[in-house]
Amino acid sequence: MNEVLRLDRLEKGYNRGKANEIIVLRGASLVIPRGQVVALVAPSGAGKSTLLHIAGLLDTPDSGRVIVNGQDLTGAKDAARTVARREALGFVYQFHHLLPEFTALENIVLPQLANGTARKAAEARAQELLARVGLAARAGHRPSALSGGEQQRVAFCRALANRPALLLADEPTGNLDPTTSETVFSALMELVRATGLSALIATHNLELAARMDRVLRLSDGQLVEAK
Ligand SMILES: Nc1ncnc2c1ncn2[C@@H]1O[C@H](COP(=O)(O)OP(=O)(O)OP(=O)(O)O)[C@@H](O)[C@H]1O
Repeated sequence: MNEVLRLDRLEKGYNRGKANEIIVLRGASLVIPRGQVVALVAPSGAGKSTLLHIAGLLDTPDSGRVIVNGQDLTGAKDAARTVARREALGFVYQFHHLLPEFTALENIVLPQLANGTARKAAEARAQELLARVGLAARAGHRPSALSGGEQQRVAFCRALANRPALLLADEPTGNLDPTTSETVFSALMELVRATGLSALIATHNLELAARMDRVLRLSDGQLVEAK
């Protein structure tokens, strides 16, 4: 399977049929081949989060199709969506959402245990990922003992722990100052390249967007190539 994500003519609105109806997606389509890193840029309110939630199987479109890693999940039941989400997708948000009472290592181990990986193998994988983002020495620290940039790098490791086919990221460096943002973005790109992962990364930062393989702009509810 050479495609990790296909979104086909997505339509999505809120408050349908009411006076305050808003139509966000109007035939948005995209195909992401394996290994490609795609930037999603759009003005605030244009529908980036809506699109990412649909691609991430957290929301459903009013019409159109969602195919993740070759599996058409458009009309799939919650259980099937949950399995596909756990096995095929990794998520990174603007805020790290690490579990505060667990160490960096444990935060990366837990999703692997939930996916059936043995503890020893999960710990080895977590250590390897932490080393890749320069945090080997911080494995035993809780999130509160890490800087914002370090927390976000741990969140990347967690997102990649189960070897997803596709990483979905919503403003992954949006909370960080420009210098930290640059370091953290570089760490993310290195991780993504080293693992051959595909990614769809929403960002307001056009400089970062230009460093990805492809830039898509969300405009009038449709996705258009910007680079
Ligand atoms: N549950 C909802 N009910 C009603 N309107 C919604 C809902 N969710 C989003 N919207 C509206 O849909 C539009 C798109 O929202 P969305 O969050 O996808 O935008 P965005 O591009 O991610 O914005 P930002 O960059 O500011 O996060 C906005 O006008 C928003 O107010």
